[in-house]
Amino acid sequence: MDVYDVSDDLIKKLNDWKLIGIISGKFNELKENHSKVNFVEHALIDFKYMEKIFLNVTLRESKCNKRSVEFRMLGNEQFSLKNRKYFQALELYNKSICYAEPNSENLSIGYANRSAVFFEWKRYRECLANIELARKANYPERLRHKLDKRERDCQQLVQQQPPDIVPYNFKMSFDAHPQVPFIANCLEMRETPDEGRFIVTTQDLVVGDIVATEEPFCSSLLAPMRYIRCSNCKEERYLTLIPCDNCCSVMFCSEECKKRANSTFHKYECPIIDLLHRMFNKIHCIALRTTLSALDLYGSIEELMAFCEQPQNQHKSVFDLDYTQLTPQEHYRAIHGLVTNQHLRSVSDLFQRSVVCAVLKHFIMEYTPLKEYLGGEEGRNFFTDLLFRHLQTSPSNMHGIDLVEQANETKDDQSHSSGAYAFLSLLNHSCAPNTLRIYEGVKAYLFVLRPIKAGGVLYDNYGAHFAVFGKKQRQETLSMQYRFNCKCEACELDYAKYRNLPFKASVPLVSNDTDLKLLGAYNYEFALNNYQKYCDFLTQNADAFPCAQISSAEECLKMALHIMVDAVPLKAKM
Ligand SMILES: C[S@@+](CC[C@H](N)C(=O)[O-])C[C@H]1O[C@@H](n2cnc3c(N)ncnc32)[C@H](O)[C@@H]1O
Repeated sequence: MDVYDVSDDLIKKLNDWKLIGIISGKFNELKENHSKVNFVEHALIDFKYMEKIFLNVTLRESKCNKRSVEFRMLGNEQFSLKNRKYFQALELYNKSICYAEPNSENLSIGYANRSAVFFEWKRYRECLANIELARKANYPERLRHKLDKRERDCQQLVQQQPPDIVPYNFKMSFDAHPQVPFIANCLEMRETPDEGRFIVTTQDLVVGDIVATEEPFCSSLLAPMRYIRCSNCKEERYLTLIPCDNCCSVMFCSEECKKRANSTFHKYECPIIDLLHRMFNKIHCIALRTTLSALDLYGSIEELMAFCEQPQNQHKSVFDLDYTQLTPQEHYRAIHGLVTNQHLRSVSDLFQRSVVCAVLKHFIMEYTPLKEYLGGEEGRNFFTDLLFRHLQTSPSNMHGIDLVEQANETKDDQSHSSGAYAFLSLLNHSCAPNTLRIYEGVKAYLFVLRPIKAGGVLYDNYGAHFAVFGKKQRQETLSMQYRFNCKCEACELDYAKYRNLPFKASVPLVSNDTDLKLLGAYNYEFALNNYQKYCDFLTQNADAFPCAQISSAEECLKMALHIMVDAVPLKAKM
């Protein structure tokens, strides 16, 4: 059961009982968002939905040695000589570590088993770090000889481990903008009634130019990544992750990250973490995280309320911020000002969104310390309004953070987190985009994919790419999720020709970014013609792949962009 099952079921019941007209009429009359959400919450309580959720969905799984042992056994099976699936083993050992009861030997055995994986991977420093974690967690005496031997071997071999790769810092291709230091000085924001705000360039841009490097206001790790990355900083530190002391679904890369998360968002998410993962999707989770991050900016809810009500904080963008003192509060002004598209939403859209908001706020207020923090009704209503606001801004503005710096054997083809980026959220959509976001950690770099003449608009792609989806499907997604009718240059293109072509081999070595793959399809014919050239390049730079070494990957990326882009089917139109 997820939250959409709840809203579908409620609407079906209201239809069956012929109450839908009355209820949606009453709902529509309510002016404030918190009144709409409270109205829906009461209906969900009256019709026993909240009770049903409580009885059927675990809010937070308890630590459990039995399950910890089960996951460890599964991990051992993957680790075995027969399977040698070390990455899978590592994830299961991390799960075992999370489920281990405090001070139980399962925690220390989990760390010790993890050290064995690193030994196999010749990651001796991480192996030693895990041995230390195992010892600190009281590794049982009867098994000690194994660990001692591994430690001795490691100490001998550690000198042979190459130094860690220092991530390459992509540099902007232009001087910094005088107002917004992390974007190129040639970018400007424009606004029209039909397209809202969007970004244009005042200078010609060429393929491979980097025109922005942006850190998110906040980000939220996707549930499938919870045993792989740190929930706080999102770094891929599955190497030395430590568990949350209370839940079995969150890990951190250090005590500092754990402390930071526990004093901010995790304080509220932890008591209902498994409900969040089970009932809600990534859009809902980043909406909640943005709301909780906003809450964290101020000492009291009253201060945040005052901030949100000030006229100078409405509909602001990165171009309105004061960068001489870019505090998180100042940063949030631009996140608070992202488009909600509320005026374009139908009653049924707002009703469904209210169900999501009602379930989310019900459980977070009932079962976590949040209610206490919010104080009386005014604080609770304000929180509801803010959550509802971000449940509207998130689907249109938040970004999936993809894997670029993936090392060997890790999961490919997936985003690991969602992030709130104030500048990137100002880029409008095209079904044939001329820019591409690439991530290093959670930092985003905006690359130019096709030449853009001075005065031209920079376009991102929101997922509805012409090479992958037909026109009807694209237009449905764009109007349902993003609330606009696309009229871009690629709108009429026939996608079928580009679908399911064997282009992938030429691209994902550089990036797992979906757009780049799509771009490969988009320029398929040219890519095929240049495939050999591209493969030769990869072979000559074999050391750099899979691309942990971003410095070499940059060259490769640029090369790939040129190969992919030079012969765009749209070239004639440019
Ligand atoms: C990520 S925001 C882009 C910035 C937005 N235009 C603004 O004013 O803040 C996404 C929203 O912009 C609008 N939008 C994006 N691409 C568009 C396009 N090609 N034509 C018209 N509106 C567009 C839609 O309202 C969409 O929900």
